[in-house]
Amino acid sequence: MPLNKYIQDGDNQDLTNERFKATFDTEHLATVYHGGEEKLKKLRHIRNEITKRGHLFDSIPSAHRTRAEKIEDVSRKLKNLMETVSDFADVTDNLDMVAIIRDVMGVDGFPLALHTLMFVPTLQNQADDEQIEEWLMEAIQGKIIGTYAQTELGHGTNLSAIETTATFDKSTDEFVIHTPTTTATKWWPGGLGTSCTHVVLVANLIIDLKNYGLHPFFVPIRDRNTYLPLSGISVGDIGSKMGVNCVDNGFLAFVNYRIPRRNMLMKHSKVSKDGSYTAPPHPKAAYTTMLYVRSELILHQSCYLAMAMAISIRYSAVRRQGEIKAGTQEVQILDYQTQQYRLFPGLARVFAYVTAAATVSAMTESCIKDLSHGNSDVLADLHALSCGLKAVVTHQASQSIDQARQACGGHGYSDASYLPSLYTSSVGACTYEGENMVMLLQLARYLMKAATKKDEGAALTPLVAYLGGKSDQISTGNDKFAKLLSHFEHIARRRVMHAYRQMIEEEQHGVERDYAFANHSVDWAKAARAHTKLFIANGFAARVQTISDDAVRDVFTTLVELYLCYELMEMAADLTADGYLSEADVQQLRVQIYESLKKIRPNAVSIVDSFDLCDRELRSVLGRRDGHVYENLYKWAQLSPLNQKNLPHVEKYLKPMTSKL
Ligand SMILES: CC(C)(COP(=O)(O)OP(=O)(O)OC[C@H]1O[C@@H](n2cnc3c(N)ncnc32)[C@H](O)[C@@H]1OP(=O)(O)O)[C@@H](O)C(=O)NCCC(=O)NCCSC(=O)/C=C/CC(=O)O
Ligand SMILES: Cc1cc2nc3c(=O)[nH]c(=O)nc-3n(C[C@H](O)[C@H](O)[C@H](O)COP(=O)(O)OP(=O)(O)OC[C@H]3O[C@@H](n4cnc5c(N)ncnc54)[C@H](O)[C@@H]3O)c2cc1C
Repeated sequence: MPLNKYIQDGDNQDLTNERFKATFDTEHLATVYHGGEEKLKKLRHIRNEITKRGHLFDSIPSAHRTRAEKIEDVSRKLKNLMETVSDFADVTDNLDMVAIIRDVMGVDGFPLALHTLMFVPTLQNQADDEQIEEWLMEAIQGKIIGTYAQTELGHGTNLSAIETTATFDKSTDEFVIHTPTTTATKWWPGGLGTSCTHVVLVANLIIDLKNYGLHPFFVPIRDRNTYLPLSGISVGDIGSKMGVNCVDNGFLAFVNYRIPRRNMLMKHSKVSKDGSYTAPPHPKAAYTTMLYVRSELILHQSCYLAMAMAISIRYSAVRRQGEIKAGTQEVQILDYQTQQYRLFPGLARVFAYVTAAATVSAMTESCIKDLSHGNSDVLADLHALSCGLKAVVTHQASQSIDQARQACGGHGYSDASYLPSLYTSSVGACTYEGENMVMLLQLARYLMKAATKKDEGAALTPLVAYLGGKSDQISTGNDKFAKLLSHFEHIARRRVMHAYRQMIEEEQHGVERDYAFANHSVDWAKAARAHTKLFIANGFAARVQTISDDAVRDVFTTLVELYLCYELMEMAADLTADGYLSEADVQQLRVQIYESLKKIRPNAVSIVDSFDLCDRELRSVLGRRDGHVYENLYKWAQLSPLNQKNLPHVEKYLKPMTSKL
């Protein structure tokens, strides 16, 4: 085994021993995980450049600050970053930016998070050439700071009910933006609270009393010099949240506020001076930013999960607690099968999601390019796919991160572990960018149409072609993945067709389709989950064939096996229903899981080392590369502001209660 760069003199001995056990070269797995040598090299270059710039680091752990102090500190780092980032990274490359943001800002967000994630991409994809010329460069340079203002107090999911209006006034060639009711107040947009000078506003376009539906508008909201709200605008912060508290999510309301006609983003739809309207190439073309962000979220979630796994698995190698046989030495908690069962499926999911993220991101890029040429052929397919992935990945990633947190016992609950931040950031995405259940039902509507086609004997697109197949009993062939993947197909097909038949049966009793669908929406949501898991499983299994290094391929194969068996066991009831598999077959899957856990155990620490995350990025005392957890937990605690003398609560309230004087 070549020299392992993670092994250094003076490290915790248990962690060093783990690294000596690895059956593969971490460098080779890192190359696979990061999508090739070039990408890994670039990532390391970026990290080295950040290392040279001390002004980009946290000055004290964020957990020891108030919300206002946290926002001040990330803003300080942000300004420093904006000044130098283009010297060492390609700001248009998402992978570069995800790595930089994770390293410099951490996962609790920052005031320009939505500027980067939604405002700039919306200008890029929805503004026409002249508008791009006018606004994009200023936005990229941070001379204007924006967000994506769509959700209202009363309406988030149901976009059709959004109330804000942009009424065209031919006489002045302007739109009049108005918030007609309290429930129409924009609520939630990140950065809106205190930071934004502009927003992309999603509002109903009204021309000559006719409502043309939702359209995006480029709207200045604060004076760029004074930061005061412009006249006719009320704006502010909505207060603290469960997580991402370095983002100043805000509210925004308008009273007959005027913007020039050319401030409507006009790549897809247009309004001319005389009020004539040009429709977009697809009715939902204005929703492409959401489509884009949903696909980006898959990558973000895989990063959060990778960080949680690195922290929890390293700590589990350092932590000794209890004995397997009384009177013997305390064991590393990573030796407990229960600990492995808690952690290793999450580890496998990291690789599964990173694979899915690369696929969906490439599909989205190509779909947006097609749309800019007026071609919307794949939009509906991609919308359905990204809705399913968004829902399944955010849900499972946050579940696995919480398992990682619990697997660290008490120290996992401390902010010193960084696991609470990772969890709250991950779980927030179950709600934003489309509430997960609603996203599953979007995919379900697509599956319903596919099931109808199947019923009618019409051709099926590749993503749903499996609906047309028949479930085979387990084959006796040798190809393990093929057999396991056929189980996924079986479950997805069974769930889709079950929901479909239930719905049809109701229709036959005179219930309208929309109600029949709604009456079986739990089954439809289950069908959508199974379809998405099949998509992820197929992509993950196919990835193995692309790995040339034998030792890495062996490790990867075990991770795929664990992933497939674990996800199947989560749906075990579907496997035994209708006698598809016997109890003994299911028990065999369970045994395969335990075998995979055993195989992964000696490699676990080196697998997470291959994520190539440095201590600065992990921000976790538990996840330190050197394993020196306890002395650093002690140091971390010393920094708590509550360790000062003469604290007001003690002086004012406690001392008077306890004092004998
Ligand atoms: C639930 C949605 C999709 C319903 O859409 P709506 O327009 O309200 O209903 P309709 O009945 O008019 O349309 C449904 C119809 O449209 C198809 N469709 C929807 N979206 C797309 C799309 N992007 N591309 C192609 N097609 C699309 C859909 O499939 C239906 O087709 P049918 O043939 O079945 O009729 C919608 O309201 C929605 O997306 N809601 C979620 C709102 C949301 O995601 N908000 C995000 C706000 S920004 C944010 O959260 C930021 C977070 C911070 C961060 O990211 O860090
Ligand atoms: C941290 C955070 C950041 C955000 N950032 C932004 C931002 O930058 N810009 C922005 O515009 N918005 C933002 N949002 C808002 C976010 O997009 C919405 O909260 C999200 O889309 C969910 O909508 P909602 O809050 O209206 O939930 P609701 O739709 O009210 O959901 C409540 C419940 O109703 C159910 N439900 C709703 N509709 C249906 C249906 N049709 N069928 C079945 N069940 C249904 C849901 O499943 C859920 O259980 C942010 C939210 C959060 C939490």
